[in-house]
Amino acid sequence: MSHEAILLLAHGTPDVLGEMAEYLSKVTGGRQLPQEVVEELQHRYAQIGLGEAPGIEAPPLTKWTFTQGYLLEQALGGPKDSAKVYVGMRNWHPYIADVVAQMRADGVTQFKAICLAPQNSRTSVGLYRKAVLDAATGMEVEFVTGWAENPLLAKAFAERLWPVWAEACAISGQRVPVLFTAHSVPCRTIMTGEASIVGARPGTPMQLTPDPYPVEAKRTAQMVVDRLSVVGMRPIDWYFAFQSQGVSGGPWIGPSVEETLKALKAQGEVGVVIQPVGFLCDHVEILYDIDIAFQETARELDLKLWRAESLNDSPTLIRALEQVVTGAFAATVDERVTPTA
Ligand SMILES: C=CC1=C(C)c2cc3[nH]c(cc4nc(cc5[nH]c(cc1n2)c(C)c5CCC(=O)O)C(CCC(=O)O)=C4C)c(C)c3C=C
Ligand SMILES: [Fe+2]
Ligand SMILES: [Fe+2]
Repeated sequence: MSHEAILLLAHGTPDVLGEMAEYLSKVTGGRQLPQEVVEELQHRYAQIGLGEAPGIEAPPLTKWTFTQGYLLEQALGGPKDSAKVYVGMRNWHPYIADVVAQMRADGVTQFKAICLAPQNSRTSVGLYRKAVLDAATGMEVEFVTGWAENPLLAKAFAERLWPVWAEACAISGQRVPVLFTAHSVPCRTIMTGEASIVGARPGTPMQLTPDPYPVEAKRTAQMVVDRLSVVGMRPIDWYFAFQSQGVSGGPWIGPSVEETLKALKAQGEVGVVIQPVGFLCDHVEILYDIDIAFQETARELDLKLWRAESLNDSPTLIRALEQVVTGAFAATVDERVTPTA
């Protein structure tokens, strides 16, 4: 299938603090969160630079997502028919529905949609998919559901991990472990959930399936480790934790970063390098949760904590995305669909 356009999908973030309540209602699908949660998130976003009025620069998630879209479009040969890259957000402007409407107005009839969240979960990728299919009535859509095992994605993460790990080991005078992380999800998400059977006829009963997300996230981490041994690094000690457990919906999956840091301290480690492998650019879960909150936890434990730089404008990440677009990497792809109203 040749594609007239590419649609990159991302989370979205408010531009100013006063938009927080409306933004959160998008994130939760309309469910109102308590005022103290809204205020706590305003406090966190304020600490990563969001203000009462728009800043000179867009918030990091917006800035980097559009940068990635621009770089991918350049890599594909510029904004020609077969290479135009659009960016749509699920929870804030530019909303996926508005961007798909713009694509339609531009004459696009078929496109490939790729989430800037490589590991498939029904709480992230599943919601992006619904937003796209709801908006794309009559258009032909190829939806990429996962690209967690793309070797260039692993290489991009390894390139960011290697320098900070080497520095951490040099400063500590010993080999420090690496703690890979991905965003947590509610326990009920991974245990059961309704997923349609790929290729099923309309009316076929739904199937209860576990969410692939925790396995895919750990697979990405394993591939980063494998990649480092390819470049001659001796095996590293590594661990995996789920970060940023949410404020609602019962228990969320772990182990949490906080408890893992405690366990690492208890086994005698003096430091640790964190690398989040579920996020492709800077945003609040990195700049606040890791750089401020986990740093504080580590300080209290007398543990030194380093973080690998985010992928942001990594040329290797852009090559990975290019492979997903062209099919050079066989991503997990939904059947091609033409949604009807
Ligand atoms: C794989 C799952 C998820 C990814 C990846 C993810 C990324 C992500 N999330 C935010 C900001 C927020 N997320 C919030 C809630 C929330 N997030 C997920 C899952 C993933 N998020 C779930 C299941 C939920 C709960 C939704 C609900 O209905 O309650 C919130 C709200 C406050 C909270 O609960 O923490 C925010 C804010 C960003 C910025 C991000 C990556 C770019
Ligand atoms: Fe989230
Ligand atoms: Fe979150």
